[in-house]
Amino acid sequence: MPLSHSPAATCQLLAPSRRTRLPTPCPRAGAAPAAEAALLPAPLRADSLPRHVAVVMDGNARWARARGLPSAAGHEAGRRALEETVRLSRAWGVRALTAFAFSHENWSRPKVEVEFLMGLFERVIHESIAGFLREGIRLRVIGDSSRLPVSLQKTAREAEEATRNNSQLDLTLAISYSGRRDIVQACRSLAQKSAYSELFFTDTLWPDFGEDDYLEALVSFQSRERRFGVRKL
Ligand SMILES: CC(C)=CCC/C(C)=C/CC/C(C)=C/COP(=O)(O)OP(=O)(O)O
Repeated sequence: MPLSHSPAATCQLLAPSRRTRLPTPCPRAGAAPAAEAALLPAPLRADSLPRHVAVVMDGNARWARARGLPSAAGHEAGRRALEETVRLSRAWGVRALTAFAFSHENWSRPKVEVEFLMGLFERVIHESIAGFLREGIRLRVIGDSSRLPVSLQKTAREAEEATRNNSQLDLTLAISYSGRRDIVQACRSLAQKSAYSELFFTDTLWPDFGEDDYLEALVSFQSRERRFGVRKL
């Protein structure tokens, strides 16, 4: 990941790793459906869930190294952590999840690792389509697609097309994304929509990111006094 020297794991777009980005609170839009709200673990509240959560999946290599495993094993474990985060997002009523998977800078990794990751992305997307259809998950793949292998581009397009009418969860995978460009885009978007983000930092390596970590991030989000940049008198 762009800032993989950092010791931590999740989220964000505007800042270095170790961050969980919890953007755009939107109580009504983000509220879990009534039937699912009952499944929310305490102390999570359905009335002020973030509408959109973004995660930077940092820490795969460190996770693998700590176990004497190749980095590929860390990426496979990262895949499982992502699948669990998708499942929890849907179950808890988070409407949009963006996962930053592969940055522009990651292209300079060893060829064998880049090829492994491209193959993994293609395999995961292909294998997930049936589940996405079953669970009502809409997939989008963003980033500089022109640099991706043609077969991955094709698989991504097919998955996007197949899931385009799903509405339970918007899942966005950022592959070949540019941190710098994202910052500019986010600033423009913030200026236009008065949107607001909260960041959450965790030391958990992405493959270990599970329900407790996600819950901690969301509860932290809900416990913050949100002023949207305005000072209260
Ligand atoms: C379809 C899909 C998105 C699959 C999920 C697989 C997955 C989690 C990919 C992320 C790849 C990646 C470059 C992670 C950063 O960890 P790192 O290697 O930089 O680890 P480090 O921070 O310890 O150096």
